[in-house]
Amino acid sequence: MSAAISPVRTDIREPQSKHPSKAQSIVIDGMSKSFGDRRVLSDIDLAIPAGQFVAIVGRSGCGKSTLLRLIAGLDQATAGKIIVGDRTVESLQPSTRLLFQDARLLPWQRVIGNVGIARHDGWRKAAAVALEDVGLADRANDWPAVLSGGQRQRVALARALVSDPGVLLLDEPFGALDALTRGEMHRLLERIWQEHGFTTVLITHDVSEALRLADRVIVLRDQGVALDVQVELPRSRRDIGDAATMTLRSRILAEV
Ligand SMILES: Nc1ncnc2c1ncn2[C@@H]1O[C@H](COP(=O)(O)OP(=O)(O)OP(=O)(O)O)[C@@H](O)[C@H]1O
Repeated sequence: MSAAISPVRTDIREPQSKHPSKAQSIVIDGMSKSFGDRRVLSDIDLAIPAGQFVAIVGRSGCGKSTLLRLIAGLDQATAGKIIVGDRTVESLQPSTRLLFQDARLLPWQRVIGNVGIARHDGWRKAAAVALEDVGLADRANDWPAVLSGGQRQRVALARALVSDPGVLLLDEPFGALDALTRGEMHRLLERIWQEHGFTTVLITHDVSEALRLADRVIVLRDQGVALDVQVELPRSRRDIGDAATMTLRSRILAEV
C-alpha cells in the first residue's frame, strides 16, 4: 500500500544555501511503460516536491532504471506523463543531470575539461569551483585514468554541479565502490544536496544507503509503487543502527 504523501520536512535540512536553488518538482501522472508486449511500469502516480531527496529501491528488473530514464527524458512513457518543474518531459531536460555507476568521463579530456564540458560560457571558472566543492581542486589537470573509482565519481558529480541542476538523478552511483569510499561519497552527496538544494532521485539496491540519505523511500514492485514512506530521522544519519531506523528498514525489506 502507498502511504499518503506528506509535505517535505524542512527541519532536517540546512536552512542556509550557498547557491540559489533552482530545484524542480517532479510529477508522474498515470505513467505506464512497456517494451513491446512486456509491461514494466503500470499507472504510476508520484509527486516529488522540489528539493526532496527520494530513494527508489526494488528487486533487479523491477523498472528502477526505466523510471529514472523516463524522468530524465531519455525514453518516452507508453501512457501518462511526467512534469519536471512546469514542463512536460518529452526529451532530455536542460536542468536535469544524471550520474551512473560508471562515471562516464572522457578519457581524452583532463579532469577540468570533463567537468566544464556541459557549459559553454565561463566553463573553466565554473569547473574550478565545482572541483573545489567536491574536494578535487588539486586534480584539475590530471587525466581520468589516474583517478580512483571514488575520485572519478567526484568528478562526475562536479560535472553535474557545473550547470546548477534542478534535478539530480543517480542510478546506483556508489554500487562499485568499497564501503569506506561509499561512506565518504554519502557524506559528500548529502552536503552538496543540502548546499545546492536540487531535487534528488537515487536508485539503489542498498536499503541502508536509502535510509542514510533519503527524505523518502519508494519501493517499486509488480510494476507499481509497493511502499512510499517518509524517513523522518535526524541528519546526519551516520549511525543507522538505532531502533527507529531498524524498524523502518524491516518495513521496507518486507515490501521489496
Ligand atoms: N530498452 C529496453 N528494451 C527492452 N526491454 C527493456 C529495455 N530496458 C529495460 N527493459 C526491461 O525492463 C525491465 C526493467 O529494467 P530496468 O533496467 O528498469 O530494471 P532495474 O530495476 O533498474 O534493474 P537492475 O536493478 O537490475 O538495474 C527488465 O525486464 C528489462 O529487461
